[in-house]
Amino acid sequence: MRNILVIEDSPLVLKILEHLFRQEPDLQPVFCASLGEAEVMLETSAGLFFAAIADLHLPDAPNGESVDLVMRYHLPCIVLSGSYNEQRRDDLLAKGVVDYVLKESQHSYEYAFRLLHRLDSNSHIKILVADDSDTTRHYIRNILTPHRYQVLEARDGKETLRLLGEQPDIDLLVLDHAMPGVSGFELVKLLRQKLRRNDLIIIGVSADPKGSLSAQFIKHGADDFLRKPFCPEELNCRVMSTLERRDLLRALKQAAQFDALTGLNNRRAFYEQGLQLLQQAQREGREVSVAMLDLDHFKQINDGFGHASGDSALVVFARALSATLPQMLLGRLGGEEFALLSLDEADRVEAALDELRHQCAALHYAAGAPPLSFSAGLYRGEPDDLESLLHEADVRLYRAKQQGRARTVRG
Ligand SMILES: Nc1nc2c(ncn2[C@@H]2O[C@H](COP(=O)(O)OP(=O)(O)OP(=O)(O)O)[C@@H](O)[C@H]2O)c(=O)[nH]1
Repeated sequence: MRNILVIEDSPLVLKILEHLFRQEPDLQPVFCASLGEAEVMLETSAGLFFAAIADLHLPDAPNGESVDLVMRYHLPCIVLSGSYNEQRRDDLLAKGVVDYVLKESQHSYEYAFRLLHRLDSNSHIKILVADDSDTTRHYIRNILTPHRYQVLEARDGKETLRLLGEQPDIDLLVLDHAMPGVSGFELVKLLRQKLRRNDLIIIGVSADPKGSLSAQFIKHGADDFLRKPFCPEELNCRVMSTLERRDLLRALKQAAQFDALTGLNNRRAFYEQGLQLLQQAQREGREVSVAMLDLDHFKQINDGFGHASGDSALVVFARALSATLPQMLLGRLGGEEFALLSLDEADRVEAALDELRHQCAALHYAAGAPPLSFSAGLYRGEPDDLESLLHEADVRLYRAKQQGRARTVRG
């Protein structure tokens, strides 16, 4: 939960903000209607706040004193204003406010909330600014810092490559075109040979007036392009939107690969990775072990303790499965059915399944519910066809159920 200080006196704006905050369970607003109130609040509790939204004109602070107050406490500050003034905007940005939002429409307020959300995640984001000009690097650093990014600097292509090699967790590169040695443009081509868009976002920058340069940058793998001179908001908007796009892609990838309830590989991902493992086994001339696992009498858990308890049983079981067999390929194939594939010998897999069975008996998933147990069918064979291997394991799982459950049948 993040506490947000809101210094605002207009009843209409407060109503809109209250409405938006209600949709944000992770953000807790604390409203102050005057500079005086905000002063007392910050004096006593500044450390509790994550950021502030401050109105520029208040009855007891008509000239942006609320912003100065927030800045004195080093809180990220988003300014709300009813009117636009170019000089005022420049002054505010020079002071290091996060951004300047006009009280124009629902969209402006939503933008302020996007900023708040990004502030929360930005402290984990590393941005490398590669530019041979000290002035430009400092200009960009000053724009990015109020947004809480971790900013690194490189003076040329060589240093850029070195830093990217040393710190593979750098998320975004702001890359000038005209640098000594390797040009920015050449660097993009080089970097994209090993780093995909998901691994590193690249925003090209150049003072070159030729329109074709931006197109070239983007065609060779940059995600966006900025022409110098650019204003602070332009850089911030582009950084923010490329990061949002990357996060969205990552979330889509995550949703496509992992089972939402247990976090294990879903059926599709299990098959994809399973095929790769089979190819490896074929290359190495080895057999593979495959097992199908199924929780026993799971319907009774759902019927007796509710679907939520059933879900909780699936989650704790999946967690124990991952912890006990960390090196094996695991997946939830559907319902209460799980599968594993491994190059390990069948004895080793069977021993791990016994250990898992032992642990299951102690897992807690619902008050008063019986201990979890599972049956398993284990098969070891030639790595020819995943479907047939899973079928063999399934036949043995069926036998385990027939023989009284809570056991592994192999052969
Ligand atoms: N809570 C919950 N239940 C699920 C989920 N997916 C499938 N189920 C339920 O899992 C139950 C499986 O029941 P059955 O196939 O009869 O198997 P069982 O009761 O475990 O009996 P045996 O396998 O013979 O030991 C069904 O009631 C499904 O509705 C899920 O994601 N969450």
